[in-house]
Amino acid sequence: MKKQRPVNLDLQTIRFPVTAIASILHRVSGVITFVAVGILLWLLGTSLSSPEGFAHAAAIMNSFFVKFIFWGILTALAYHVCGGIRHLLMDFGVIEESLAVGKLSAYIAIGITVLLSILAAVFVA
Ligand code: HEM
Repeated sequence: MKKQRPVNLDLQTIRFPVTAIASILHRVSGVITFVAVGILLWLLGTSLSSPEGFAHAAAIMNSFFVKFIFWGILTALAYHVCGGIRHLLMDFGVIEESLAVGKLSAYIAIGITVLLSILAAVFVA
């Protein structure tokens, strides 16, 4: 093996292909969704505990900051489901596991997520 192989650790010049971005986003959105489940279950529990609990949960949801977090959670979930369906379609052999189809399906998953994210913003506002 060559001892002096070219190494590029300058993150500003590294360009990720869309498939790499789709993969990283899928992991990040999975972790965000995992953390979100705890927050959302707590909010659901509070809202169902009593009429005062419901009013408290509704008051929490009124803040712009919380709405923004909620929009982020919905966007992460949307991407995770789109990316997940893309993975499952490839795993079950419905779509081809080639570079061209991988790139196209990554663009489609990201594109659908952008649309769902806009819908989520309208829903949350
Ligand atoms: C509460 C809901 C969910 C949580 C917390 C969650 C979380 C995660 C996490 C943390 C990973 C690992 C990502 C990685 O290490 O790269 C993962 C992978 C995966 N998730 Fe989810 N997920 C959820 C719902 C879903 C749904 C609804 C789908 C179906 C569309 C889905 C499809 C997948 C698939 C196919 C993988 C494997 C991807 C691979 O092979 O790299 N997930 N999920």
